[in-house]
Amino acid sequence: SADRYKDPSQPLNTRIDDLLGRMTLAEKIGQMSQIEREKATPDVINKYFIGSVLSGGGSVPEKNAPPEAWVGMVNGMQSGALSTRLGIPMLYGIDAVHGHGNVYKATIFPHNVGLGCTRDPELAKRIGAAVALEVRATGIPYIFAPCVAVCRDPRWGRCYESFSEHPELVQNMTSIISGFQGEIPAGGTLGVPFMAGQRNVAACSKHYVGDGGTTNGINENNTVATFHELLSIHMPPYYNAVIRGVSTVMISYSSWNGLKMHANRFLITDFLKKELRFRGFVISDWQGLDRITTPEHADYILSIKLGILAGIDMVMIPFNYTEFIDGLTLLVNNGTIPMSRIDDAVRRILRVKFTMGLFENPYADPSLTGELGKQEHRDLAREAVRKSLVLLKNGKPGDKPLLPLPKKAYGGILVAGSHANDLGSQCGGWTITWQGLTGNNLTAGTTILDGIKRAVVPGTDVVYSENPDAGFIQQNKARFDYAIVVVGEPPYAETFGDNLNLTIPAPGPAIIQNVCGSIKCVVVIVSGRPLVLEPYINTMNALVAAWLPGTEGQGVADVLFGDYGFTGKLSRTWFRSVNQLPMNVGDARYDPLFPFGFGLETQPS
Ligand SMILES: OC[C@@H]1[C@@H](O)[C@H](O)[C@@H](O)c2nc(CNc3ccccc3)cn21
Repeated sequence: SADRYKDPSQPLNTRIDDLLGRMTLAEKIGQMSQIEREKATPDVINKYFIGSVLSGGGSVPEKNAPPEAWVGMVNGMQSGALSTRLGIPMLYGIDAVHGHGNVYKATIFPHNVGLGCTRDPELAKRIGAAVALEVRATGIPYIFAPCVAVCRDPRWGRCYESFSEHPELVQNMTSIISGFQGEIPAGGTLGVPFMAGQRNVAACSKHYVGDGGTTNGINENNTVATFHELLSIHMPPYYNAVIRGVSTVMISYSSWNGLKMHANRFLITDFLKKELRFRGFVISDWQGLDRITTPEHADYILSIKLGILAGIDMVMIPFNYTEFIDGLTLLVNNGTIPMSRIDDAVRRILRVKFTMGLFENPYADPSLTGELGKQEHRDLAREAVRKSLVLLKNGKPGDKPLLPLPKKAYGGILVAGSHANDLGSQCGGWTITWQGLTGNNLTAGTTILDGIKRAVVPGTDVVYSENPDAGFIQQNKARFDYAIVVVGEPPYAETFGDNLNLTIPAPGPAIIQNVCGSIKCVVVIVSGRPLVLEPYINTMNALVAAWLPGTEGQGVADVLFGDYGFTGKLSRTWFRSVNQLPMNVGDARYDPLFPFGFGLETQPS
């Protein structure tokens, strides 16, 4: 009979059973192997039956690669996969965690901490759909997003990747999955991998589970919690993700009560796969198997054994693929890992690949290249910026509100601070490179300063000085109508973002003191999380949390100058002092500078 697995009119399970029944062990283990782009030549993919390839943070075909170069690269790799005996298409994955961050001229949306402040799940869904189109513009059908961490300590370097400290808000924002993959239609089957069509992408809820609950926010560390605490704080977003048909779940580097998640059979197999009936595939994090042992890679055979038996289906190896393949082959041949475990893994991988139409559409749709960085998506991102900003102070006690700022300033406006004119810093980590970049040459976008200049009445004098000295301020303090001071954190990702003091990096505090001490000022904080503010807050006339807004900096000016009102509400508690941490809404001891849910409002002027 013709290969029934190739016939899309066949029932899904018939296709899976037919294909699985034809596969050798080498072909099965190949499907479980995900390798990094730089290792993934068509020959390697063909020879080892590689099932998946990824771009790690910053891993691009060439610097500032246009969508066509991405399409060419992905299609080339796909040819390697389709030329194998069974012609199983490979799945290319990438981190599109705030837009297609690795790709030059992609639209960069606010990071999740800001999206949580919008309280707008429908907006999140629209963003998901736009990101899916930009990812498809580059020929890629799978993303390692959304991160559904419930960040309980802002000292964690990845807190900005979390929608909120409150599990319910994170649950609500899982609507982004239905944007990425499409919405399961009425009457459709909930809780199984879903993808509406070839303008959508398969998603990945991460990092399972408890990544945001580690001690002191130390990345990849230990989450101490009872099972009920885990279920009530960190697990809820996975209920929603599974029901929405998320295609994959990525395992966390962290441990739960001292046991590495990558080796946790109870939570991966007994709970996620059996209790929650998750039917997609479980993927490791980057070298997640290696990091099961201390030191990492100390006993890779043990790592493979523990990870695969725990229920991991696909391994983000990503470099030493022969060591992984040989090790897993040995463990199956010596009976340590039963073929039934391998077959469960391959079944799940094939289910996702069949469901997303990868067999019928293995190659990129070249008609979508124009979706990258489309003005319509930038306008959506600008809307998200407006709705993500949180107004924390508007006028000193007894003063009239400072915001919305007048667009006409007779004496001119002083704009100060490094983050007013730094596209890279306003985007944050996972942008062009893994750690992100400072400066204005990394991609296409609008700085906050650009936005201010475009918002004011023509002829209004906007003077920018990154760090004005006391002399300049003294000479000009009577001149300026008001000042806008934009300071904050440099870009960072993962462990590089772990921070125990959470102070505004120098020279931010000095700029605030110097400028706001002499000129009526609004301070805009560009950061991945709440920072220490209490010592300076009385000097400020107004204060805005802008988080990491991305490329559409004009959204900041839109609300500063009243084209739109402020509506954002804090997705996280704004602490007074790091000595209080961890401190989350609902805690018995709760003495924040600004509470979860706080946000002043203004009317459009
Ligand atoms: O980029 C792939 C994954 C990502 O999806 C996970 O959220 C994140 O935990 C993650 N971390 C790495 C590690 N990246 C890395 C980059 C350069 C040197 C060493 C490690 C890769 N990934």
